[in-house]
Amino acid sequence: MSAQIIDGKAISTRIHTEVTQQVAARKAAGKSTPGLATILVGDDPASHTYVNSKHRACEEAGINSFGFTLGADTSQERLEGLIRELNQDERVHGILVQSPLPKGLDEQHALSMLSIEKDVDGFHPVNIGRLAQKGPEPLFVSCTPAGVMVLLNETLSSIEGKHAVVLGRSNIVGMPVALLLVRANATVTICHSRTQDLPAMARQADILVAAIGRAEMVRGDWIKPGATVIDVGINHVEDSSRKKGYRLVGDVAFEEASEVAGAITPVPGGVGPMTIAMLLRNTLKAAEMSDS
Ligand SMILES: Nc1nc(=O)c2c([nH]1)NC[C@@H]1CN(c3ccc(C(=O)N[C@@H](CCC(=O)O)C(=O)O)cc3)C=[N+]21
Repeated sequence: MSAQIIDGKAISTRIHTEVTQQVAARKAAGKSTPGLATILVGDDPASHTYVNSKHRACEEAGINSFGFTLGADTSQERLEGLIRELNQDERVHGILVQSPLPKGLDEQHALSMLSIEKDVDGFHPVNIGRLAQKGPEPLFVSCTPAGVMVLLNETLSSIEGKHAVVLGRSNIVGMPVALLLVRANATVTICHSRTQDLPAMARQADILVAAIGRAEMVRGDWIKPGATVIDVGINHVEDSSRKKGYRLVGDVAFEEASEVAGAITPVPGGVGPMTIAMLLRNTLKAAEMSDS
């Protein structure tokens, strides 16, 4: 094993600490306590776990959090009514609609109802559109993509001119990561399920971002020697030797890949913890924007 392991846990802990200090300083200066509202619809156990982690992280950072849990049968009107109330609520600086919503609800339409000043997940179409265009900057960048960029900036002295290959084109990861890499002056290739010869494309990458959602699909021989590999995948695979009956693996076959890569993120302990750290940072930013 030769690759440098990119320690997302350690980097995220540093960001938690920074946010915690800045929140304390705000409060000491008599400014408002940052507040995050989460909206969780339905009973997907993984979503409940993620939302609970976000509330815990807020609490540790001194950020208020307000959880709204709605039944799986919630109507679009009810969901959007709640969003409108939270848009008006002065205690709430950031609003997060946990994805995915149950079938039957129009996620894009719900997200378009968010006040863009409270869109700490960066999923409002205006914030995404600004990411894709020159002109006004997005107010918020989605947490997982922003976390990927922090990891790359911590690992590489420069992104400019590098060839980045993004595997996956989802709204929440692949597309925004590709746009951020373009903004950082990388040369970007976006690959997806219809790409011909995925391994050959991946092998051209100086920076390889895997966000496909298929356990250990990226093999060691897909990786250019010395490349920086960011694994966004979180896949549960059965493992009877574990207490929980499963273990988490990424989209990259870690052992093989770490023989070839220059640097690589582990799963867990890579991108995952960065997501929550960036959410705290965005919530603090939302509160700061509401000061003026
Ligand atoms: N509106 C919205 N915003 C999100 O930010 C959002 C979402 N919907 N839907 C689901 C995904 C998933 N997500 C994760 C957050 C933290 C970890 C995390 O901390 N993972 C740790 C530990 C994982 C574990 O041990 O279970 C790790 O990878 O090391 C992972 C995944 C946020 N998401």
